[in-house]
Amino acid sequence: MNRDVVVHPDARVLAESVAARLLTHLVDVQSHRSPVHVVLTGGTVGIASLAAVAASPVRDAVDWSGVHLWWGDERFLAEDDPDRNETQARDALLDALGDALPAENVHPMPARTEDVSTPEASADAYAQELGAAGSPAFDVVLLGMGPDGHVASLFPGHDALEVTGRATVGVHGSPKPPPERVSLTFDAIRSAREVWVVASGAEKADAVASALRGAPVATTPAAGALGTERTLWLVDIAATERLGTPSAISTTAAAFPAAPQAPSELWTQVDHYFAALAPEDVALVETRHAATAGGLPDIAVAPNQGKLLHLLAQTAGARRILEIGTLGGYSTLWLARALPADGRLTTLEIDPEHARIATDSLTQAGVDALVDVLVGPAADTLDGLIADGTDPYDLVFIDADKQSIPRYLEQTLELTHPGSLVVVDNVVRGGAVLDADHTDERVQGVRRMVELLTDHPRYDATVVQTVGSKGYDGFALLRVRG
Ligand SMILES: O=C(O)[C@H](O)[C@@H](O)[C@H](O)[C@H](O)COP(=O)(O)O
Repeated sequence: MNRDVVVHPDARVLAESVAARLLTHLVDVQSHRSPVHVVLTGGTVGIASLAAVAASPVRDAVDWSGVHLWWGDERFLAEDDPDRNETQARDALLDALGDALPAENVHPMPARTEDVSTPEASADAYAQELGAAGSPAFDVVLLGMGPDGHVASLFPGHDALEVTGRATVGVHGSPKPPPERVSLTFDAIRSAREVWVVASGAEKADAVASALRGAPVATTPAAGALGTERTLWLVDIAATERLGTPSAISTTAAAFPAAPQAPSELWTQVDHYFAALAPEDVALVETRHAATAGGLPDIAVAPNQGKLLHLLAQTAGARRILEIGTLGGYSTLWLARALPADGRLTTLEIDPEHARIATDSLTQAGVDALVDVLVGPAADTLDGLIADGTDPYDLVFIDADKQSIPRYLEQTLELTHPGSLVVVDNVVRGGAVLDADHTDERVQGVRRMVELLTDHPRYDATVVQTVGSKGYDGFALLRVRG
């Protein structure tokens, strides 16, 4: 999916342009379809764009009686709270439209009341309202974007990013006040014909660059904002300063000279081209499917990455392997199959349900006799293995909570021998690792890893950037010095 990027001189012109574009688009769509469904956004530019619609001389070219307005997210506050996106949209546009826009065409996300006392209750009610309206394919979803790359109320590292099979989700712990929110999920956003991401200002430049370069959605949610027919980025020049000078005002993401990456679809196709070198047998496919069916996030390694682990373990002659972060056991299976018949693999998983799913899959795959799945916080389990004087491991694969990487590396030194190999996954994170001020604690965990490994007396390390079906990321490869 290509992303069209239209660059504007500044935030004011951007808001006016969004308004003009939206009005023209609505008129065009209404010439062959009605009703039209538009999803509004909160935020500075989002609301400024609505005010520009209200002030536009062509506002009434739209037949508002055939327009339905929805919201991409809402701050979970009481009715009429001035911070609600609905309140701000009414002030900016809806009140100006008056009776031209029928009240029943306006679909706010339910406010906090005695009956709707949680974001989840509001999300459920909104999902029902969407269902009652026939789950419309939105014609346009407008999305503002935060400096951390969030869109709607889908924030980096939050569980809501990975919610599938439903249109709405309750959000807690939002880094942008208020903490409680309601949001459309990516399932709902991606059902839209057109998704327009609107971003202005230098403070958005990092996120714009990460998103347009195909960063992982987990770290830059805006990268996951895609329409079925069109994805349009409407930005001002300040928001493109990390992308290099655009070659034209209306352009595509690929036209920015500093954009070093091809679209991620290309990477996926190349992975598929080489898939014959790392074929998945039934057990691997079943393991992957069991993890998906169990609702586990799709963050396991790709087949070629699993094969890399397998070859590294074999090349190292590993007889004992330690894995930190089992998830559904996919990488576990690739590693276990590299062991000799009397080899041993210890894998650590904090989530008992994940561990159960993994254990079942590893049993189905016939490697359960080689594998110990230990449930609990990895740092505690590692301390226990150290205290028990566990025999050293020849290879360690670290693929768990990134903020704990430095601690895991210190503990790993107590559980390995000179020459042991250590692999740490997901350390590039779409380039986010460059940002010393990044708000994602996992990015900071990787940065602390680099500080730890720089001139480390007992680790010799390097990092390899990767692109592929899992996006733009990379892994660290370490050897324990003699
Ligand atoms: O509820 C909200 O705050 C918005 O829906 C949110 O997604 C907003 O669009 C971005 O945070 C950008 O906001 P600014 O344009 O003010 O930076």
